[in-house]
Amino acid sequence: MSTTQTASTITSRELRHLPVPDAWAGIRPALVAGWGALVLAVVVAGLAFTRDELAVEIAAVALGLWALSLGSWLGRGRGFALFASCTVLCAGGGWLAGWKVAAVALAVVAVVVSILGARELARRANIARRLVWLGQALGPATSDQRTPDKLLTPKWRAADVAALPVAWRYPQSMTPDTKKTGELEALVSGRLGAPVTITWSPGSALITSRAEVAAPVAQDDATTRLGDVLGSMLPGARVDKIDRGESGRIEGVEFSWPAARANRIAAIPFRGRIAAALQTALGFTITATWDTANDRARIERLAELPSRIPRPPRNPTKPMVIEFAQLRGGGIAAWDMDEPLPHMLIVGGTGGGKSVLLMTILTGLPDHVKVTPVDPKYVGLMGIDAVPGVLAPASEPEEMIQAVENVHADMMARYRDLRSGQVSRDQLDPVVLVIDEGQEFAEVLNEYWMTKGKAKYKEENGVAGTGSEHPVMKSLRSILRLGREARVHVILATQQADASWLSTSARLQFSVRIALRNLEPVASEQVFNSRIATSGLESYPGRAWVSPSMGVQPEHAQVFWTPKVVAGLSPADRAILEGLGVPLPDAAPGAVTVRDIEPAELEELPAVDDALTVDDAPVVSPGMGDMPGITEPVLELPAAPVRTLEAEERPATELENGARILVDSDEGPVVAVVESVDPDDQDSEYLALTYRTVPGDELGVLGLRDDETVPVVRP
Ligand SMILES: Nc1ncnc2c1ncn2[C@@H]1O[C@H](COP(=O)(O)OP(=O)(O)OP(=O)(O)O)[C@@H](O)[C@H]1O
Repeated sequence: MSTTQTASTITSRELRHLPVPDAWAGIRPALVAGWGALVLAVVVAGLAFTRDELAVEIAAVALGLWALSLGSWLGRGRGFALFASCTVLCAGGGWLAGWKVAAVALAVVAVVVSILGARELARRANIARRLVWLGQALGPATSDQRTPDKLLTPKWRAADVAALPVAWRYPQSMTPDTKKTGELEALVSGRLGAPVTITWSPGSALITSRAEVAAPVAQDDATTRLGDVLGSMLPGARVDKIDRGESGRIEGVEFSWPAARANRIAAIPFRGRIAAALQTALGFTITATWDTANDRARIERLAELPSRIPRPPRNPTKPMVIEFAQLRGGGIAAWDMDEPLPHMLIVGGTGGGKSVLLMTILTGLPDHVKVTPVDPKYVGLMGIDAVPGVLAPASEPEEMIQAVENVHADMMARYRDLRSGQVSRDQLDPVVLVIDEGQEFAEVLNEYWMTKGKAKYKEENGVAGTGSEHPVMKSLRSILRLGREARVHVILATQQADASWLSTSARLQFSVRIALRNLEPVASEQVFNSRIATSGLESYPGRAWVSPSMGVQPEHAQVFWTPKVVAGLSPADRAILEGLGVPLPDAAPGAVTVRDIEPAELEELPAVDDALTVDDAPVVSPGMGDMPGITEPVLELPAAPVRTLEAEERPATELENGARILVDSDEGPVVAVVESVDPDDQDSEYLALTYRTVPGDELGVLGLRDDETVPVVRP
């Protein structure tokens, strides 16, 4: 269909004053009735001349009928009024003339035509109003904000419900903002009550019914199936494009939704649900990229990733690079302990594969690496000390404190040796502190500090302990900060890495970051500095989001499978541990386990080039108590949230922008500031409340009924 098609041309100015009865011109029943009445009037008038006594009356009827037909035919504003007058004249004149049957018949015809005409007239008036609105809506969609100068309605004469297609002409000099097409389509669809597509060509935009556009395109099964899935969750959404590989396999799908759905799609969990539904419909793993600014998204087939990959043997040429997972993109995720930030953060819930990941990493360490595990849950790291070099896990508060302090003391002793020049960095054996259930660790020890710890501290040091945080936390932060130069590394595993216990600055010390599940948006921002890790990861044990280095976007990975060191393992699992040189509890008598790197071989390895010298040691300041010469910049943990907030329920409709409300989060209610409260475009009974959380600065949208209340924080 082209814009040059024969069309009645109506300027936008004319549209605003569109004479409503113009509708008459296009109404077939009115035309038929009008012409029929005209013929009848001529016949009746002819008869009147042969019957003198009725001449006047009949002539009046004929005149009325003629006027009626003329009015109907010509329309143009006065047709309806003329028709009303003629109905009266027609019926009255016929009756007076004694042509009662004919008069009644004409009156019936007139009434029927009148009803039909009035209905059509109302419809046309409606269309006219819509077109005027269209003209106004399309204008601002162009970059120069001029109003459209012409609307062409090629089907103006056809009794088409939505009066489509409509072509809009605009000066060639105008550049339409095609990015707004989706938004515009949604607006126009809503206004016309039928889905439309807007196609731009130089100087004109063609608005066609979506059905018309879609009709010629063969709808394959996938398009229909995905369209149905999308449509059921996001009315108005459609599949725009399906990319197939050479074999015809679907590789990518693009889809879009009406701008009116932007509020819904802004909610990340909702996007996750859409992606999950599409993934189920497609039957393969996908990744979704959301272009919310343009109401579009693209999903792509992800490379296959096995659900179990046996841990490969260690790489003897790179003993400090611990390979632990296979990336979806094909590479291997590794923890390079010689990186500038040599620590690892693991976030994962119960059953996600944390213990297996720790096994994979610890069995990957060279023999001479001493590992100190801390496990406040007692059973989380049970049996891990079967791995060579790993100490028995500390679980009692006193043991955990001692374990961390030992590592800290070791680090400080190393600094002394480094400073005095007794050793160089590459002569030091790495030390690894593993803390499982980090948040639990912090809570248990802080509670211990408040109950028994302070008294013990006073007993031992002669001065009273202060604050609500156990001093061991300071030691831990010190290790995180200074560990690298002394080759002291931390692996911190936790269910949540939020700021209530792990400050941002402490979190910044971790180079490798792993999440063993999809995270909430706030958590994803905290762990990966991005919202990418919120959806798409399959929920198999060992599946992980892995960012192998600071600032690198996380990628899907499968953690290598390493079994726990227990008796009665399957041959395959035995082979993995044997390949790693881990002695098995039920190994045959006399069996010798050979670790694959000998210290002698290590000495031959190239020296680490960034060995610490006294000159490039960390910032030095005198007077650090027992550690003269080594400074410990203070790393603040945020104060524990002890303030109690009071809230009162207030109707959502009364909320003002800037109001402080409580919203739910994984970590319980958090304070958020209202950014806007708008009526829901789709459902007048609902409101869309946009807020931004105070901790985390997260944007969120709440869908609320307009009679719902919201907890508002009392000042
Ligand atoms: N990388 C992996 N590859 C294959 N299977 C795995 C992997 N990780 C975990 N699993 C499976 O999931 C189970 C639970 O894993 P794991 O014990 O590591 O979980 P967890 O997160 O430590 O849970 P919990 O905190 O309850 O101990 C394992 O016994 C194993 O069957």
